[in-house]
Amino acid sequence: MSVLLSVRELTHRYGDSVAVNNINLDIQAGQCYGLLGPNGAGKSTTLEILEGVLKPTRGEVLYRGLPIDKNFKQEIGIQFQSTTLPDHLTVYDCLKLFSSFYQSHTPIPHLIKQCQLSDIADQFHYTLSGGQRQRLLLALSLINDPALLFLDEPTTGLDPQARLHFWQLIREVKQQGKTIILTTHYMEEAEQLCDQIAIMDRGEFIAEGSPDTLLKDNFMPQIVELNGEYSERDFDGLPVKISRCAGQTRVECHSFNDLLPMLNASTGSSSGMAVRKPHLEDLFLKLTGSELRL
Ligand SMILES: Nc1ncnc2c1ncn2[C@@H]1O[C@H](COP(=O)(O)OP(=O)(O)OP(=O)(O)O)[C@@H](O)[C@H]1O
Repeated sequence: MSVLLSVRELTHRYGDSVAVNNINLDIQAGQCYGLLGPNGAGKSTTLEILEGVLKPTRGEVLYRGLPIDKNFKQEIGIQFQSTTLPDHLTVYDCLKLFSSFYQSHTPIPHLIKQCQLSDIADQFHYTLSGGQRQRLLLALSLINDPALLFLDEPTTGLDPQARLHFWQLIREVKQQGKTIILTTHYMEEAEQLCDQIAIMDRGEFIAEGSPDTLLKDNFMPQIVELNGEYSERDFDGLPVKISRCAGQTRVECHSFNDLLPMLNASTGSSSGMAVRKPHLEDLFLKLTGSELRL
């Protein structure tokens, strides 16, 4: 794999406030790279700089090893959170209009098939459901057959079926060899789609790596959630990590089976218990805290 996009010592200020603070990153060709972080972490600012839409206060963005220039726009596709489309255009008209912006473009029938727009091709865009609209916006971002695709919170507001369906479309885009940079607030989305993620907080990267590696580095293999408050003493001698919140105890351990004798002795039953693997959501909360950001 080769590095497609890199960022060196990137900083962005709005007045006196630092939104992005000296970040570095390398995105490999063909990767899906996820930018995660709480509200106000600096994701959108970073994304806009990577897209070439916003000029950074300091630092540089390199595409295929060179500073981005005016040709960069021909190489990328952007699915914005919302795009203002002219009134009274059908889905097909929108695709036709966007195709006219580029010297060469993906054939429209191909995009209609790929993004599953056949049944709504003649429908006015403003009549589309949330899921249909996201599929149209994805098709529009693919119109110039970009090597690099930016997806800014693409499934926000979609119902679970539409989200799962959209994920499948993204997987198919990835299989075509395209590189994807994604921002999302859905940890499951990042876990499902991303090869590499960066968690941002207060303008800085606080973790970066593959979801699997980050989870292995930060958690023991199993998490047991128990109703009730247990203390370290209850687990005396066992290699566990304990945290308590709202009347529940969360026990990280190598294997749930190791805890069984102790649990049976202390409660006489294993009711009110859940055993699961650690998820990115656990990591996100561990690194960024669980207090509400105001
Ligand atoms: N145009 C702007 N002018 C001034 N401050 C801004 C501007 N845009 C963003 N900020 C500030 O910069 C910081 C980072 O904002 P940014 O939108 O990049 O975060 P984010 O991680 O994308 O947040 P969210 O998840 O809520 O979209 C925040 O403190 C925000 O208030």
